[in-house]
Amino acid sequence: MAEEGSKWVVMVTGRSPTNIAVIKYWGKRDEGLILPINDSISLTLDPLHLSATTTVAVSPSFSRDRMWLNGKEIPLSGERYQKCLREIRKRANEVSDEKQGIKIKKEDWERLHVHISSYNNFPTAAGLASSAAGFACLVFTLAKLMNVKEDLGEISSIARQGSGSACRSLYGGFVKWAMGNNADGSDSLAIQLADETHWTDLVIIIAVVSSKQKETSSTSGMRETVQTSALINHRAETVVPARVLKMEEAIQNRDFASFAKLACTDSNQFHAVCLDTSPPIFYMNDTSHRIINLVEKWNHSEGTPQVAYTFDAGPNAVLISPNRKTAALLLQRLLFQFPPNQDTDLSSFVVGDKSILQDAGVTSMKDIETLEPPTECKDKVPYQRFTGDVSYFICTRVGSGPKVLTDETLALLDPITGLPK
Ligand SMILES: Nc1ncnc2c1ncn2[C@@H]1O[C@H](COP(=O)(O)OP(=O)(O)OP(=O)(O)O)[C@@H](O)[C@H]1O
Ligand SMILES: C[C@@](O)(CCOP(=O)(O)OP(=O)(O)O)CC(=O)O
Repeated sequence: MAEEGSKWVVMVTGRSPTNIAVIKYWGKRDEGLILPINDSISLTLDPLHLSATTTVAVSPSFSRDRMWLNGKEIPLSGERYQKCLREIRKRANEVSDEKQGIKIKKEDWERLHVHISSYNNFPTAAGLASSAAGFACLVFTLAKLMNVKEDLGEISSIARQGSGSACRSLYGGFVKWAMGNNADGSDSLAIQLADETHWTDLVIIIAVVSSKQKETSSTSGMRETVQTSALINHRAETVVPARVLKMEEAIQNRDFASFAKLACTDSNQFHAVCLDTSPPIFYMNDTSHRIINLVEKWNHSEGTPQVAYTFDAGPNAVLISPNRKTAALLLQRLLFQFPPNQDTDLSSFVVGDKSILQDAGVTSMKDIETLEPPTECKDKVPYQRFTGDVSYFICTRVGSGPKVLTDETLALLDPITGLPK
């Protein structure tokens, strides 16, 4: 290793996507190791729209491990961060940086400290799975910095110990988290079912209903469910195993009708076990329920699913449509029922892949005002519009897994000081 007093800094920047489960993880059999009571399946979302970017740096001049999240220093003392750091350090190997003429020996990693800076390109702790993208990115990027040779499956089982759902963000496309059987958690890891090129027609629209932090975290919510719900065992032991097989088949065959039915039913059952928890946990709100009604009515009137919905531990809706045409029709319906407050501009109300707006024929706020009620509702109860109840929409798609960013200008730490830029 280059001499201690020298000022060298070696760093790596990575970017990891978030994911949305279509068969939910809810409940642990081991809290410490984060081992689930059932398998789960997710779609990885396009990192362009929802991802964490993390730079990790090592230098002999760092006196302790430090981390900054969205520009603010946060403590790394939490058990979840410590576990991820410890597990990656254990697997570290020799690293040579030829440009700087530095060699870090395997044994050096035990005493060298790291600086970590991470940034989410979407709201943190707002029910958009920032912890999934964040821990996946942290573990992936640290593994690159420390030249860890283990495969992505094993890396995913380390990310799992940061946050369960994070293990699924190690792969792009369609991913299963196999619950595993081993007591040490070594077989509880992510498996890619199909990559992001498998089913490219899917369009995902997220209705961000509330950006406030939620009352019950996923961690404590699922603990309370396991302790008090009479339904959770039936879900984990009987319902989910059969559903996982069917969902794998639906994904393999790109069978949207089955995919949508399974995703909606599973989301509803997850919220049902939350309600069956004592005291009951309410993650969805009136706006979430209105979105479910909108989709159910539309699907029913067409006789076949047009759109799938799924809700995590919060009120935000994730809506999945089979193609752009249906996504445009969905966006029209959503904008009709949930128009923005006055003075909102369209470019901040619909973000991500804005091209769906054109397909929906909406290019200005005026176009939203003049949208017609959807045909399936015309002759029924007078149609109400809920202005301002959705904060904004994110249009996105299924995307790729974590990547190293080689463009040095994207690094979040200064290459000389190792401090946030
Ligand atoms: N980029 C990141 N890098 C490392 N850790 C992160 C990152 N982003 C978020 N986290 C961690 O995740 C926590 C937020 O997780 P939390 O489960 O509360 O919210 P969420 O993941 O956004 O929502 P949900 O789990 O309901 O989808 C943060 O307090 C932080 O500890
Ligand atoms: C509803 C969910 O999003 C729950 C996610 O729970 P977390 O992964 O956030 O929980 P911890 O493992 O305790 O960190 C469903 C899912 O993503 O499968």
